[in-house]
Amino acid sequence: MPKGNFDRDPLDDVLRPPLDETNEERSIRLRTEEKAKRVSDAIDEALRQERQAARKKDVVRLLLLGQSESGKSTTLKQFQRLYTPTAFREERHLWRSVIQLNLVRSIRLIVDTISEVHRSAILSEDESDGEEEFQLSDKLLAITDRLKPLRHIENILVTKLVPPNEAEATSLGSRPDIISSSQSRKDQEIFVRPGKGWHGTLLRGARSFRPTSAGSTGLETPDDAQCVLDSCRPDMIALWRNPTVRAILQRRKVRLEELPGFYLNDLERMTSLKYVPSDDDVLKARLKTVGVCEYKFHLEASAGSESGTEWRIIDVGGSRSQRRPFPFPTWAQFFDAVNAILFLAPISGFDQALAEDRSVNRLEDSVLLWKSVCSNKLLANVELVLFLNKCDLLDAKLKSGIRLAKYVRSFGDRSNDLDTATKYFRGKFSAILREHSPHPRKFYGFCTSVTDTSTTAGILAIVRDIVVREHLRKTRLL
Ligand SMILES: Nc1nc2c(ncn2[C@@H]2O[C@H](COP(=O)(O)OP(=O)(O)OP(=O)(O)O)[C@@H](O)[C@H]2O)c(=O)[nH]1
Ligand SMILES: [Mg+2]
Repeated sequence: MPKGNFDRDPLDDVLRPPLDETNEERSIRLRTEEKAKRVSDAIDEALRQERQAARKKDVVRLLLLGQSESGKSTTLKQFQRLYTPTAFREERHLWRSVIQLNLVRSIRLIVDTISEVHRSAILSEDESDGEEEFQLSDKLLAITDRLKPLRHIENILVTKLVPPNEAEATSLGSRPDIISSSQSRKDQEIFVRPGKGWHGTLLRGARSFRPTSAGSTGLETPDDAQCVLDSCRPDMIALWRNPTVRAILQRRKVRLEELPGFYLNDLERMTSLKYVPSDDDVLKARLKTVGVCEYKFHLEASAGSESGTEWRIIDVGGSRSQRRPFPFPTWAQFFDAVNAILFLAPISGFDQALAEDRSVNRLEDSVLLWKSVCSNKLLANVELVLFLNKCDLLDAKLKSGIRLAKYVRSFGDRSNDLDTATKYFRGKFSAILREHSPHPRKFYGFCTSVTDTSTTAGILAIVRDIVVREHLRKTRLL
């Protein structure tokens, strides 16, 4: 093998000054090199400034805040549906496994409840402590028996969707007290975790929001879960329509329609082998967020005239464990980079406790969180937009006879209707902003149902204008 001189760098040979260089030649060479360096440094600096200016000028940042289940991720989906419709449509099928699991869990909740009633009826055959008055027909018991294999599908879906060894998982839905089995992996609420941690995600920059945990499914049409749902269709429909089932749920104050991920009124369509989620189905799907998602997009040309500006919407997990230490010091480091905060307060939760802490009322938690956002000095120059969300559920609750004044005593003897209630809440939330904001700030408050596509489109257009206006004001000040 020929030996070569591998110690010598061939570039050295080229760049090394000639050995016979005169003094005059040397000074000319040094001047030329210095000039070249100055030009190169100037180009580098210009590029740096350009990059910085681009960051400041053409990037609009909107941060979504609010307690868990307040509707942050749903609002993000609405932005996607409206402003990047092609991408939203392409991702619809990815949600099918999440929707299947939401659906199967609603059925399990009913089956577990019926089984519990049946068990307690057998245990206290001679006593009549109220619940035994429900006559569970053989037909109904046979239906619940036939639906028990759905548990298997639930386990398969959970395994598919929930990463193993995850600590951050809450109980199923808002009524963990009904779940008879002890807390286990199958009772976990499914969630999306973007990247390894929110710092990393945010600092690394853009990350397209996808239901990553649902990402590998859906394309295979139909999948196993859908085949089982198809075969269980008659029993699921019979179960949900059964008057005894409805009476038991009512007696136990289980209002399934108000729980996230409720699809039982659409069983016929959703159990079809050819089922593909509609826009509305995707908006209703419940997938808890853990960590921080930054969704980066340019408005598609078809979606509006401001295409070109880059938008970043930051969606955070809202459960208490995500806000610790209370309320949100760990989020503070990116507060100054945002143009506006969209705060969601689900006002239908006035009679509900937090899923993660049954001792805390949801409305009270929202009010405290809003107060800390309003008074936070780091956010003093950030526009705050408030969504009094889940107005559809609030309306249904008030119409069903639940009295707001029983839970919010200061509501007094006002009329128990949606209009009066939302006016009252608007007044309360705007007073908190007035009282606690470090400088006077305009109050932007909207009554919303962010799952509703028709009403939300107009409101998001107004929010877009507020955010853009604030962005222009900031860039003029720079
Ligand atoms: N009926 C109704 N349901 C809503 C509304 N807003 C959100 N939801 C549903 O409530 C559930 C929770 O909404 P998400 O958007 O996942 O809540 P989130 O604030 O992102 O919650 P975390 O990720 O846990 O912080 C979903 O199933 C939504 O479809 C609303 O205005 N009305
Ligand atoms: Mg979320």
